[in-house]
Amino acid sequence: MSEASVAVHADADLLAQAVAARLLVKLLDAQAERGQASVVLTGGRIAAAVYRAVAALPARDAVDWSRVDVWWGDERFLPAGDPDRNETQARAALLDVVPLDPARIHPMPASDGPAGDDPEEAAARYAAELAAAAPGTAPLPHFDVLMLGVGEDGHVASVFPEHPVHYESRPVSAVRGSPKPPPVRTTLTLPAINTAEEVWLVASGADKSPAVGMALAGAGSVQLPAAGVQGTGRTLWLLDRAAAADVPTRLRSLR
Ligand SMILES: O=C(O)[C@H](O)[C@@H](O)[C@H](O)[C@H](O)COP(=O)(O)O
Repeated sequence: MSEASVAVHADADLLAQAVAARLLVKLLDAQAERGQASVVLTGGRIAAAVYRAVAALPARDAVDWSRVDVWWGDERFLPAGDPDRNETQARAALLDVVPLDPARIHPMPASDGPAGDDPEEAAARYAAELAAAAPGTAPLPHFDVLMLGVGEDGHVASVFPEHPVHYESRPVSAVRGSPKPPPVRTTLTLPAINTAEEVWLVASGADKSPAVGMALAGAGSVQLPAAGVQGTGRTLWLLDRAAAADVPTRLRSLR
């Protein structure tokens, strides 16, 4: 279990640049330590800004991208190439720009793929792909860093408050009736997210501040998925000032 740290940046732009720089350092450290690195991506506006910022950093070339595994924490269950898929967004912003090994890019299944239009089947296939990359009989590979956005309602990945997926214990779940469109999704569940070495919750904007404040104060721990997230080594909240407005000053450990 890890204590959460909070870093506050002036605005969304600087936040994205700071997270991008951190991500490069984390990937470099993991490669120095383990010979390879793995990152779990998410969707949303701030995540896309981070991916663009990584692509724009000259230091990106210091990473050996051919030894980086890319996984997704959640996906909108749509046809391949749909602009609303998290995969499409990440590919356009970063994955198509850096020299990754295509075999190490692990998108969640699309609704027109071999899994067909059944999100439960898609979730089962992704669970199998994760297990195949895991050591021994473990269900999940090592994740060096797992990035999350935060919803106004405190959701992370596609784990929504008061939705059955919030209480799901299998590593990967289908989600129907998502309050955030599109309604059908697949997601890593909280127990799977919490196996990552580092979990980064990235949030920008005033509309996020109540959920962020509640999650960090522990007040919303039962209702808010964001409050139930922690990395095995580190849990890091990366915020802009507007999203941090309700975070008690004593918790702002990093700047
Ligand atoms: O696919 C998605 O929609 C997500 O993975 C979701 O969890 C997202 O990260 C948050 O809703 C924050 O999104 P914004 O940064 O756009 O507010």
